[in-house]
Amino acid sequence: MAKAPVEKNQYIDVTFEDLTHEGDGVAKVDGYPLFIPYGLPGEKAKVKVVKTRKNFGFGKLIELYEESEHRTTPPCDIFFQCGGCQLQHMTYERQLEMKQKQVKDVMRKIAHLPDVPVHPTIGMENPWDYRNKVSIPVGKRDGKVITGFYQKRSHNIIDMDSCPVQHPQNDKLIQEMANLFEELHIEPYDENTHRGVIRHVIVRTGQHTNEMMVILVTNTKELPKKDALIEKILAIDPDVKSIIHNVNTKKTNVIMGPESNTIWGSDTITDRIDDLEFQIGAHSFYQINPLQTEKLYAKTLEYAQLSGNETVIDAYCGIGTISLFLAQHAKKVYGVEIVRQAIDNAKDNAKHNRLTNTEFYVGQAEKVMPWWHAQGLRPDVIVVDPPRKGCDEELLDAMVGMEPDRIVYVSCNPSTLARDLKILDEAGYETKQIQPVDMFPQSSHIESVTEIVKKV
Ligand SMILES: C[S@@+](CC[C@H](N)C(=O)[O-])C[C@H]1O[C@@H](n2cnc3c(N)ncnc32)[C@H](O)[C@@H]1O
Repeated sequence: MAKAPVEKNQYIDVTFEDLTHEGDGVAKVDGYPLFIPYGLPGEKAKVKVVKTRKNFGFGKLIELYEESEHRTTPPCDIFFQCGGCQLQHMTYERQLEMKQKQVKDVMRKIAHLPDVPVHPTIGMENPWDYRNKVSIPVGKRDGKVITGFYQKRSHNIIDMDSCPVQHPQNDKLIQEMANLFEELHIEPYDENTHRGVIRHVIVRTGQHTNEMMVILVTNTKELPKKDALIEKILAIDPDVKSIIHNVNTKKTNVIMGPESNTIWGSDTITDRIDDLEFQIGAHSFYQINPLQTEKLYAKTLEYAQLSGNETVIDAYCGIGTISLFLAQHAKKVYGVEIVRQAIDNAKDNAKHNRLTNTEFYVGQAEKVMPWWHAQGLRPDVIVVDPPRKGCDEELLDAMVGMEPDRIVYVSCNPSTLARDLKILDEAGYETKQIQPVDMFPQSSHIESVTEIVKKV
């Protein structure tokens, strides 16, 4: 396209055709896509162009002429300012349909596998109050300490009283924290000046145990008013079992620094998924929607088709949650994960659940898998659950080289999943079916499990 057919600050009438993976409405002007937050497919609206690039632009919704039947009133007062959720203005049934459609779209456009069955998204009965973890920045406005999520595409904190997708215990504790810092004169961190003390508060609650971990991330080595803080946090909720001080003195968007000290209680909290109990450390990944995790793991197990005699690899295993689910039905499970604390947790979790057929390794999965391959390890089944960037090519090569009968791919990013499925298809592995599971209601994130088998 030679030149954008619209100009900055221009007002135009559009019809929304689709949604981006970030949940923004997509409208086209002479084939030129404009991305506009809060527009829903089928709606007609007046929009203002706010930015143009060569092949696409951004706009702002000014007036809705025709509303979609799938539009609903967001229950959260600050939904249109806060960047935490993206889809509260869409009915939940429609959110589930859109997520299924987005997986189908990337299977066609990126994987070039248009015929793969993509099942309807497995949703939640109550798509609220589900998040077991919240990471919230602390700031100051008009001399007052505030806590809240960042505004979309900015680092402006939106002062928040309550968050309807949070576990109520997290929500209550977060609400009290701003008052606490105010009362104890603990200065919030200012990222412009790199001054101040408290950067983030992270709270994690075990869905089945109610045990809570509170992590205070500071820009300073010392945590001021430590004893008073501990006393007051414990008074807010007696379910707090662990208080951690994390030091992050870098100018960075990464929330936690590498150094954590337990300043009260235990290094971990415990939660349960089905019959298994897990200890979770401050630096370890743990799925944020425990009720849906049970459905996600049940599908993973179904697609793994274990009879009890198999050797299995669980790559990107975190604290060993999937590994232990698989270990109950397999001969042996090998897990690999990059975060040392997560592997320490995984080993403890295997012992705690009396599962003796697991081995866990710290390392980059893309380095450990080729090494296992070279050592002659030949798994029957490989499960991968990578971060958003998907699997490295080295890992995909090693996986194919090991010739497992089946691969189960758990993904939190349909685009990288589709890219990897194309590579696997060309290397002799057929994608059988994909099951999206809604782990993040009201947000645009999409999780899915894919069954892949060796072609005969
Ligand atoms: C989506 S989580 C999945 C964890 C686990 N399967 C679960 O369900 O809880 C991805 C995990 O991959 C780990 N990770 C990220 N990059 C890695 C790498 N290059 N090698 C191994 N693990 C990695 C992260 O620390 C995280 O624990």
